[in-house]
Amino acid sequence: MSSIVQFENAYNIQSHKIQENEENDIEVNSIKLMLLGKETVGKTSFKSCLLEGKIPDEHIQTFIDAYYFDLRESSGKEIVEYVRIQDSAGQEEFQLIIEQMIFYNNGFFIIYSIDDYDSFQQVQNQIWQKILTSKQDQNFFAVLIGNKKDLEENRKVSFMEGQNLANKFGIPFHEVSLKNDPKSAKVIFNQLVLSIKKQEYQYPYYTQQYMVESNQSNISSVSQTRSKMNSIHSIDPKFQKQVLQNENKQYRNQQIQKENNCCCSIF
Ligand SMILES: Nc1nc2c(ncn2[C@@H]2O[C@H](COP(=O)(O)OP(=O)(O)OP(=O)(O)O)[C@@H](O)[C@H]2O)c(=O)[nH]1
Repeated sequence: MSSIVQFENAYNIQSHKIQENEENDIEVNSIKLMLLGKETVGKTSFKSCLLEGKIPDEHIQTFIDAYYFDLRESSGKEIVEYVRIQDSAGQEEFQLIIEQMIFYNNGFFIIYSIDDYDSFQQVQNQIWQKILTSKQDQNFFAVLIGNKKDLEENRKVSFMEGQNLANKFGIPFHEVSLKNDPKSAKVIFNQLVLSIKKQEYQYPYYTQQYMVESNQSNISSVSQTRSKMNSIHSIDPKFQKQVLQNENKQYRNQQIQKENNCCCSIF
């Protein structure tokens, strides 16, 4: 509980309307976070709680959405960081695109719903594997969230199952009800952003090693060791920016292509 209080007021979150001339800069320099989880677990709700202070009135299926906003010190005056949160579709047909998008994000809110065992199994058997495959030796941060704890009478995933899984992954765990306690989104968000900042996060020049026990069909144990940090100081800042810009351009093109393909097959 004490850690929750500690994180709650770390940053003010302000929605920020992006001007065309600053879009590129923000895209390049922002902390990039992504919401992952099966459909209807509460990914969009998490984003809405952060930016609007409550879950949406109705469920609208997400395809891919990105939200930009700035973070200010708790006084609310000074902007300390820009953040992009990418919402993603939980539906099976979009999983290939999501795998590609994971590569371009550094922080992940991995969400399941406590009344939906399948959503928990997807985290174990698919989502975590996708992150590891996609990020490979790149640094990333993640938190596991068991949502909808107000639906206690329909609970299918116990608190301990959630906690044990997070322990295996080596990431923090929270059980929440975004519906009853929308502020919990801000607490979790602040925790993730702070851990990114505390690691002096400089995407993509950190590396991380994963040791995955391969004697089971799915990941049963993952330990993470932050290692071999390439010295950011030895890299020319102009070069860093150019690399990031190119990556972002590539990603955007891929996204547009995929979106077009998807539109064709859906409509
Ligand atoms: N009871 C309860 N319902 C919730 C909670 N959080 C979200 N919901 C509801 O769950 C439904 C799905 O929420 P969304 O946030 O749209 O889920 P999503 O994961 O973004 O769904 P997709 O976009 O389809 O992948 C909505 O009807 C929400 O109102 C919660 O804490 N408790």
